[in-house]
Amino acid sequence: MIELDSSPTTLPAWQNLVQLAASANDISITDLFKQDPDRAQRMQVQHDGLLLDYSKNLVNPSIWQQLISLADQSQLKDHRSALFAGEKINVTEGRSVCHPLLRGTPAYETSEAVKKVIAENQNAHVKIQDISERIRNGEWLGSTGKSIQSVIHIGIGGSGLGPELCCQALKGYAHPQLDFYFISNVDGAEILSLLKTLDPEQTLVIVASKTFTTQETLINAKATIKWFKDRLGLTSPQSTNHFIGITTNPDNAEQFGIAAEHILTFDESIGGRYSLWSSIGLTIAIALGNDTFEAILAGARDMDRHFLKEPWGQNMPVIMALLGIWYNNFLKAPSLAVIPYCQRLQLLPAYLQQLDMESNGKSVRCNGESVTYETGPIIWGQTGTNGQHAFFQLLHQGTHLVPVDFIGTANDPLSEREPHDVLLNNMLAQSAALMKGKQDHSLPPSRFYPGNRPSNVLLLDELTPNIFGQLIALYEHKVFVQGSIWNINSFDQWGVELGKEMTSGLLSDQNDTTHMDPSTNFLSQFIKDKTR
Ligand SMILES: O=P(O)(O)OC[C@H]1O[C@H](O)[C@H](O)[C@@H](O)[C@@H]1O
Repeated sequence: MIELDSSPTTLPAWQNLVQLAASANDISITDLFKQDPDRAQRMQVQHDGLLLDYSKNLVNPSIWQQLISLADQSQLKDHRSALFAGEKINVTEGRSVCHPLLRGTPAYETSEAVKKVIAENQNAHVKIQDISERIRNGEWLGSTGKSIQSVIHIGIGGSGLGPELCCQALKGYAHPQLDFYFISNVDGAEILSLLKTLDPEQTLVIVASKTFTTQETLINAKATIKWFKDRLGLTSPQSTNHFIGITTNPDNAEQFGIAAEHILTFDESIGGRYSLWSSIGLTIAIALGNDTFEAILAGARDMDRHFLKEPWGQNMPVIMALLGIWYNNFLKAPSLAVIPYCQRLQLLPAYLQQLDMESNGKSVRCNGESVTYETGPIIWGQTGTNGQHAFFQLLHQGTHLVPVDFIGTANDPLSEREPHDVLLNNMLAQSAALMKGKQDHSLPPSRFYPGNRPSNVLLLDELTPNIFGQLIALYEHKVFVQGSIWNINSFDQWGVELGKEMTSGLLSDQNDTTHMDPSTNFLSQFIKDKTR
């Protein structure tokens, strides 16, 4: 049974960590390596093609021991069991959190509700396989009898980022003849300029929205409906083979006009930012093949098993979560930079922003009481080496302590050895330089590098579908562990609702915004005067 009231600050390990943090300025990572010649060997974990090196952190053995105790003293173990048993741990919405069950990870106990989710998911996968194969082999025909050439995936947040990230990351596995486009923002310039380049006879639109009410997604979908009407003379294009809907709310999709047999569903217990494993993954299966989609799911399942069975000190998501808590709560470093040295992972920082910040950007505990400690960190980053030429100045010499996750691949079959070695050695050099610094007092102060700046290195054997699936599930569980120790609900997102409400209010009151605050009223009037 999960205890909703408890605050982690009352745990003995938390209090010990407060004490240890008071003298943390004395810690030197390079000295820790000198004191313990086995540190590099000891502070690494390997799992199925994935290596986490966490030796270059501002953590000595006493701190590490207390961090492990923090995991022990918290409700993590029970909470993890509750997650995998499909219990209703999303307390504010009264929902289970079933995304791990979508990748075939067996549930601890199979309640009727969990059985329903698993059965619905199995049906969805039969549909995904059937539809993706028909599109890939040219049997799925548009209204004029032509096969599909271009797929537009319309969806935002969790209904867009996951499929787009997968399709980019694993583009080496992509169908050679099909083209994929991802539209999320309600920026007419994007969708309209894309449509000008496409042939409607050979275009399929996938409208992905958990709720099927999202303003951006429905407006973009309407733009494509109009395009089909204008170009092909169809009266209801959305009910033809040119449209597929993916949602937890099939009634809304049907009201929008999508044919019932073209609607794929998933259960409401699957959060948007955790939904790429569900029917939302249809686009992944079309682009990369159903076998590749299954391999991504299998990778995530491997990571689920690792998370379930390894002791905390050998458990990758737990290790990463505890280090994050050390920096965020005790060393007051509020952000984490994620820097993949792989251009195909360029969307990963954005994906992890939603995963982490929407999950753990909370100020109340599960019982509704305000927290008195920091919760979710600010996630940011971009690929290396590009970031080196932008914000690494701040990482090396700025006044903020910014822990970094470096992510690289030992091998890249899409590249050649020379550029790949340059890429990888840049990553290793940056991680080493942040730790070591350069303290040469004969040089001007502007050339002084303080060093002692921490980082993790996650090294993937290769960016295969399996390892990609592991990587995403690794971060999901890391976020879960942190939310669990902070005792917050990582599975709702009420914070995004107010802005949506106010947008609707502004759109409906366009002629009179005087009831708004003076700044908004002024801006609104100013825009009106400018509008041509
Ligand atoms: O999938 P949808 O219902 O269209 O929602 C799309 C996105 O919008 C919301 O504002 C939430 O913040 C996200 O969690 C969600 O992924």
